[in-house]
Order: sequence, then structure tokens, then C-alpha cells
Amino acid sequence: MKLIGIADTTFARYDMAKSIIEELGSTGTGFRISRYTVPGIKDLPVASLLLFNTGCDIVIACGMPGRKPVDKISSQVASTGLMEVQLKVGKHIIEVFVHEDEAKDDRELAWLCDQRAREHAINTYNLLFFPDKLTQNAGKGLRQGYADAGDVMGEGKKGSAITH
Ligand SMILES: Cc1nc2c(=O)[nH]c(=O)nc-2n(C[C@H](O)[C@H](O)[C@H](O)CO)c1C
Repeated sequence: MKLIGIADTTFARYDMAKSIIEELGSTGTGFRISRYTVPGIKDLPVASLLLFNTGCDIVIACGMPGRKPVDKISSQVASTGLMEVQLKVGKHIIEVFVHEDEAKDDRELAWLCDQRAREHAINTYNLLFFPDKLTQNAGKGLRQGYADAGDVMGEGKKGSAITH
């Protein structure tokens, strides 16, 4: 039985962990989930470390950097912290960040958060249980949320549907 950690924030304007839990539940079995919610993205590195300390095999860190310059700096700091934790423990943290200004309005922001969260839930599941599936998709220009870029040969492009 694997343990998947989810760290998320109260700052975010969408409950991405809910989407992840739902998507993992419909993707497969063989795991339990441990969730830890903190105020903001700069609290995610230690939240992730604490989740690893309780036995998590992988952590998904969800956060929403705001639109101000200070938020962008916070995002960089948080990402660097998440990298440091990964190198310290030798395990993956899948960073699910949706910048507030990636979407044109709240409706699109909600859609983007849900979509990116779900696609990274599947990535996480595959990393843990079926890593070959990622290898099969190497170089395909996959994106989480908006449409895939596709490979440079023009193959493998999707719209915005989830692909398992
Ligand atoms: C400026 C700022 N911007 C963000 C942000 O864009 N997104 C976010 O999730 N949290 C932000 N925070 C809060 C910090 O990440 C952190 O929660 C506090 O500094 C408390 O440690 C701060 C302080």
C-alpha cells in the first residue's frame, strides 16, 4: 500500500486537492491519501517534508501564486523549497501550481485548476505504479491544464480531455 501526500493552501482560490482525490479514486487502487493544508505556498516545502516524514511515497503540492510581483517572488521561493525537499528525501513532489493570472476570468481559473490537478493526479499515480506510461509519452509535448503542445512531428495533440 502506497501513501500519497497532498499539501495544499488556504490562499488558493480553488480546492485542487478535492479534484486530485476524486481523480485518484477513479484512476486506481493500492494507495492511501494523507492531506495537509497550510496557509500559503511558502509553507508547502515544510508541509511536504512533514508528509514524507509520516511515510508518504510521493507528495502533490498544490498552490496558487497570486498576480502581484510579490506573489511571483513567493512562487519562486516556494518552488526552490520544494526542489530542496525532493533532493533531501529523494522522492518526487509534483508541483501543481496555477498562477492566478494564467486564466482570463474566474470561470476559466476554476476550470484550469480542476484540469491541471486531475492530470497531475494521473501523472502521480503513473509515477508510483506505472512509470513506463510516462516513458511511453516522452517527447509528446504534454501539458497539464491547457491543450497539449504536441510533438514537433505534429502527432499526439489532444484538446483538453484527460488522457489516461
Ligand atoms: C505575498 C504572498 N503571496 C502568496 C501567494 O501568491 N500565494 C500563496 O499561496 N501564498 C502567498 N503568501 C503567503 C505565504 O506563502 C505564506 O503562507 C506566509 O508567508 C506564511 O508563512 C504571500 C505572503
